[in-house]
Amino acid sequence: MGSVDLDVSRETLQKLEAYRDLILKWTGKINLISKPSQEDVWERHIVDSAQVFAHAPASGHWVDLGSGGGLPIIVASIMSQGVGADHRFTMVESDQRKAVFLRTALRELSLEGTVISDRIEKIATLEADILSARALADLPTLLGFASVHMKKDGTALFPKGEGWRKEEKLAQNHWSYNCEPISSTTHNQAVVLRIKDISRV
Ligand SMILES: C[S@@+](CC[C@H](N)C(=O)[O-])C[C@H]1O[C@@H](n2cnc3c(N)ncnc32)[C@H](O)[C@@H]1O
Repeated sequence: MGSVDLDVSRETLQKLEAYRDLILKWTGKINLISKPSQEDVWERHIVDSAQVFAHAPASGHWVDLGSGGGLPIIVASIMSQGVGADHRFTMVESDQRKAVFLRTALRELSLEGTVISDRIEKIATLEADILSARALADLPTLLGFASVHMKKDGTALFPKGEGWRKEEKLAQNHWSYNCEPISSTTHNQAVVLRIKDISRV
């Protein structure tokens, strides 16, 4: 299952499948992914997250906000390990049970990463080179988080659903930034917004 969708080594594929199985095992207890999406967790979550990795710089400190069950950051970390890239991973998740899941996933999948189990608004700046957030907040809020936690020359990657143009319009009232919308390979009308040079208007 899934091998046709991703161009990765057999070892990386096996790790991604092990991660998928872990999500499915835990989600009954702590709701890591929605019930309807459990039917198609590979495409809706794993492949969807893998495309974020494909658009990221090849090295640097990667911070993921509101990581939940680790999407996209656990997928990114598996793929980074698979190609021997030089990333360091930090995930921020305020729900303590989900933070326990993230630490378990890192351990069971032999991945390196730091889990901060606190609210994004409360923690010291993380100085990210790469900042991701999936299904966390609207774009104006995400740009506010990025302005605190991302380096000036960093790259933000925000997967967004079909309402992304509306969010962009709102964001432009408060923020100046360069935004490249990259069409999603998994959802019609969805995009990964690759954003740089963020400053307040
Ligand atoms: C809808 S889930 C998305 C999880 C994951 N990124 C995904 O795509 O499946 C949002 C997650 O962000 C966490 N979260 C929401 N607000 C937060 C905050 N202010 N600080 C830290 N985590 C937060 C929630 O606990 C939740 O796990």
